[in-house]
Amino acid sequence: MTDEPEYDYVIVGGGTAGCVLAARLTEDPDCRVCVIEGGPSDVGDERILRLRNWINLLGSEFDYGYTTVEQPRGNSHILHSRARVLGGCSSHNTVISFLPLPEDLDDWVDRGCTGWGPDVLLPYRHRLQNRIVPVADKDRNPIARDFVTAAASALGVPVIEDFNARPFAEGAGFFSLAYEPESNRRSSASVAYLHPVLDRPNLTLRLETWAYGLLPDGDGRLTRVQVRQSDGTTATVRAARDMLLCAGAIDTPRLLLLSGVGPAQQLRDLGIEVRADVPGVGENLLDHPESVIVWETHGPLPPNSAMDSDAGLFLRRAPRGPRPDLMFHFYQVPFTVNTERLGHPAIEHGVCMTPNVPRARSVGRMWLADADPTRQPCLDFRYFTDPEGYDEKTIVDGLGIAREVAAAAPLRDWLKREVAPGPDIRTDAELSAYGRKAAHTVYHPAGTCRMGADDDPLAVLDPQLRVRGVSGVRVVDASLFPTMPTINPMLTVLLAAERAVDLIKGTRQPGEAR
Ligand SMILES: Cc1cc2nc3c(=O)[nH]c(=O)nc-3n(C[C@H](O)[C@H](O)[C@H](O)COP(=O)(O)OP(=O)(O)OC[C@H]3O[C@@H](n4cnc5c(N)ncnc54)[C@H](O)[C@@H]3O)c2cc1C
Repeated sequence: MTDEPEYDYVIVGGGTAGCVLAARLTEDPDCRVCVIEGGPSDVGDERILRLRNWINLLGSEFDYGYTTVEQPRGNSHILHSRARVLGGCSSHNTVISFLPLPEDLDDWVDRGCTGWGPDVLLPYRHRLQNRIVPVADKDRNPIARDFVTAAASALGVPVIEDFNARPFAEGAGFFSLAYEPESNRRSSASVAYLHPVLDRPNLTLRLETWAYGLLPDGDGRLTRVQVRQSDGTTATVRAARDMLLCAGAIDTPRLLLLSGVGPAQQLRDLGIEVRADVPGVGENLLDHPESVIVWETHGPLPPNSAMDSDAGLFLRRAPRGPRPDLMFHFYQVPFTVNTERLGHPAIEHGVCMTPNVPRARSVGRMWLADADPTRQPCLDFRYFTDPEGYDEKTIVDGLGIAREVAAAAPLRDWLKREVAPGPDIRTDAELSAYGRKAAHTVYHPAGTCRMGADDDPLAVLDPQLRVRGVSGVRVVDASLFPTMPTINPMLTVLLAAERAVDLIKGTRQPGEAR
């Protein structure tokens, strides 16, 4: 046991949140931190660093590529990409950067997450190290500009210059991205937080190293982690203070379940020794479901872009609530992986719109298929199963609204024909059937170790991010979300990680209740 390497903190997962923790905690030269990361480094790897290459990373060696159980009301063929590289999903995503809406965080407080309201979390935006800028003028493709103009005029909404300005308004516009326009380099969590500090002697990175179980120390704290190293050998690594789980919304609950922390009966059925009966581990699997509508264009499009999905739209449908309830990405490439499978034509030149459900009501769950740590867990997003049919209706509305935008000048002049679903698909029932079968994910799984009040039986974490029922373990990644924010969640993860640093260090923030 004495040859076990020991650090003050062990971070499992050098992803979006993990990079923030590693950089911040090693600011104190006396604090020794080890990051266990399943993937390789991104340093100097243009495949990762060049933002516009993101689409080629889907399904690549840098993608764990999770699948789902059958989705009777949705699409059973979605590949749930999760990054296997330093920086995690911030190293292969589209780095669209939205602050969470204050009302999204009010929802968290309502769920018993004291200290996570907008007054506490949003000020952390000033600490973010990522370079976040609006899509640069040179990257604004003419067809994306015309999408923005058409959406604004067809729907009577404003053109938005900065979606992060307050108050958050509905409207169409170019996104803000975490990138360097000059080089098209992403400003991922790894680039922004880790690259500048890689030479710190108190920071150890163990790359291509996979964590597959947590073990107790002599005091019963779950502060030892079993890992499989790149050469196939196994080892254990110990945290003198806390074990910080940052493996993401699929792999963090997976690791807890493999370690005997989860719903007791489920674990017993798999022959896993129960260390703590925590019924919420793996429950509350959230996502942003989307669908797609595709047009062929009259010819090839001008080539410039930041990452081929640079603009979008947020809309409030009636009854008009305080937050948008429909969101679109506009792609200046045809994203036809799901439509071709359904028999719609492949096209050389085209665009698409992908309406999504910002606060989907269908909630899923994940669980282990068996006790084998190498076996992928089972994911059931339960897409489009909410009893009110709200998610389904949002997609139907979205497809109809997309057609209104496409019919408006100046966008309409670019478009030759709608290829999916095609003009014959018109009724709500037809649009629903198509929209659900062609559905995709916006790649935002979250919520599987949700934070919540003491009396919430499915809350896995307390508001200090400590795992209930065990000691020595905190979770800091998208699995902590009690509810899904309206917007793409990367900045929410980064803000939560910055906040977690203060919780771990015991620092109180302005605005935080005593
Ligand atoms: C294709 C794609 C596009 C996206 N686009 C956007 C966008 O434009 N804007 C936005 O806001 N959000 C976007 N997202 C979502 C956003 O990137 C994620 O929600 C966020 O990055 C998740 O951060 P995380 O820290 O929870 O997990 P991750 O960033 O996934 O980090 C988890 C890390 O843990 C490592 N790991 C996992 N298990 C283990 C283990 N057992 N042992 C060791 N290491 C392990 C992984 O290799 C990974 O590095 C996108 C996601 C994807 C996949």
